[in-house]
Amino acid sequence: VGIFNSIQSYLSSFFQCKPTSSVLNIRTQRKVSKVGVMLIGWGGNNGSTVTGAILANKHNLCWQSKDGLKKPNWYGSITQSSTVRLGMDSSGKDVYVPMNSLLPMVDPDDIVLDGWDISSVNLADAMERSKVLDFNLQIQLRPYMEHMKPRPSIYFPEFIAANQAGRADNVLSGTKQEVLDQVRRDIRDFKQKNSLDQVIVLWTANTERFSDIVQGLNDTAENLLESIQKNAAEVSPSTIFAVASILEGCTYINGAPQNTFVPGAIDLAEKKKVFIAGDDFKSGQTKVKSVLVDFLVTAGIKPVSIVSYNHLGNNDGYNLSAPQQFRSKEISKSNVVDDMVASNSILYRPGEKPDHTVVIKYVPYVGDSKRALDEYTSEILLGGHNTISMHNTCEDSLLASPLILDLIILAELSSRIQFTSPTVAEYTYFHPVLSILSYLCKAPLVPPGTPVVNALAQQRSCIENILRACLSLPPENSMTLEHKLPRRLFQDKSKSIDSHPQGDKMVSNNHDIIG
Ligand SMILES: NC(=O)c1ccc[n+]([C@@H]2O[C@H](COP(=O)([O-])OP(=O)(O)OC[C@H]3O[C@@H](n4cnc5c(N)ncnc54)[C@H](O)[C@@H]3O)[C@@H](O)[C@H]2O)c1
Ligand SMILES: O=P([O-])([O-])O[C@@H]1[C@@H](O)[C@H](O)[C@@H](O)[C@H](O)[C@@H]1O
Repeated sequence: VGIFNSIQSYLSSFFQCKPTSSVLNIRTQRKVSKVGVMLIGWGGNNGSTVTGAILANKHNLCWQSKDGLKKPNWYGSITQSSTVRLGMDSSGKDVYVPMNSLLPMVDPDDIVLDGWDISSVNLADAMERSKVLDFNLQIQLRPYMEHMKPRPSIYFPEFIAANQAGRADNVLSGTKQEVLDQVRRDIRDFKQKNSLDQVIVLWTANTERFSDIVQGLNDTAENLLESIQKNAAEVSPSTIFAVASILEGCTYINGAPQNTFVPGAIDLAEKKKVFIAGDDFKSGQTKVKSVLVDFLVTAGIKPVSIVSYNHLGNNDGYNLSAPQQFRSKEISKSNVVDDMVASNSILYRPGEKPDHTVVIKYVPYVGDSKRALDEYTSEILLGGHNTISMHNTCEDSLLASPLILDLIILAELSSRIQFTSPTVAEYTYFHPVLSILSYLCKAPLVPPGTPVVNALAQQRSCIENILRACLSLPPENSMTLEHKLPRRLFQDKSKSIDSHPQGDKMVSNNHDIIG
């Protein structure tokens, strides 16, 4: 107790405040919602691939490849293909369970899909156009997908690359208010026809340029709604979709890097108590960056130069070959190291950052198979340097599609979790800005005034520990003191240690010792 008090007084002096603790009661509605998902950009590489993945798993479609028979899976999804340490069994052996076994979650097979695209191509032809999935799988998917037609969408040419104009044969006409109202009707139509409990709207359409943030235009909910009524030019398609979703009470997730969530959109989500989340799926090169920089900095090694180059040949890469759209992506791919760098004032002076360059090139021939080359140069002991180079090739859409599934599943789960405390009697949901989804995003959107966390391990730990808290399990802290201290320290009071011949034994996996 003496040590604890001295630590507390140190912390109080250091932080100029007294450490506090809060007691939260958490309840989770067990009944899983019947979820419909409306993808904006449904006919794109990601949209058609995640649709194919859901159908292949739902119908257990297997296919012959040059490597033999392939079976559907959800590799890359943390809810479907990762495990969580639950605790230790009586022999001291760690027990791991599938993440989706911790709490009731949406079954991917039950997800109902719909969406919009400025391209009228049906989903089977869109899948073929994307050139992502094995053709033998495409053949089996075609009957399920050829009847899926994207709804006409909102298209303002100035927000995406001019080279996308050739796709735009499926667009809504009218003022910004009129297309907003049409999108709201689409959402209600989809929800009603499928008897859905909730609809989640997710942007997997092309990257837009950033919108200017202008006082009086999009700085508050009221001004944003008025700007749409006035048909103001600086309101983007993605922001109109976000406003429509929020007004319909639907969670809206942004899988691209543009600043869809202008302050007015965040204000509206807070006022309507509707979840929003984003930005920009964290799928490959940036995901690795948020691991490697965390490892280096927490190891006391100082990254001083980070160069991230990639080339790809899909339509996303084509859109990103335009300067303004590239700039949106450059921002989300660059800011991911800021929190980790700022966390270590021993290595970095205030404001000091590594040199950081992001390059994206469009090379049609490679299609969706993105080639990423990274170089990390760090300062190490006594003037030494360490340079880590890596090459990473993958179908970009096969990395992004499982993330889309996890965003949907975790957003739906979050809508069933509520909190009270001794001082707040009514059950309360998460803040409308759903930062628990940060693990899946390059540029995590967080409640105003709260810190951005990009380090992947921390982001994953956040999800795991919140799920554990819903089960009244303590957070994982990796101390594993039970493996480091004599077992007698862990015996419950009713069993006097003297009666145990191995009282001083360590807890171990050795089955003749009960941990
Ligand atoms: N690994 C990844 O694939 C990855 C990772 C992070 C972010 N992203 C982002 O996800 C988005 C989609 O990636 P993709 O590879 O599927 O791109 P894509 O170009 O294949 O698909 C985008 C689709 O959006 C459609 N579209 C464009 N503007 C639209 C609008 N206003 N309304 C409706 N549809 C519209 C296009 O017609 C196209 O079908 C991009 O913004 C990309 O930057 C992708
Ligand atoms: O792999 P990652 O950095 O997480 O994300 C990808 C980028 O590397 C790529 O340049 C871009 O075209 C994709 O849309 C995606 O953003």
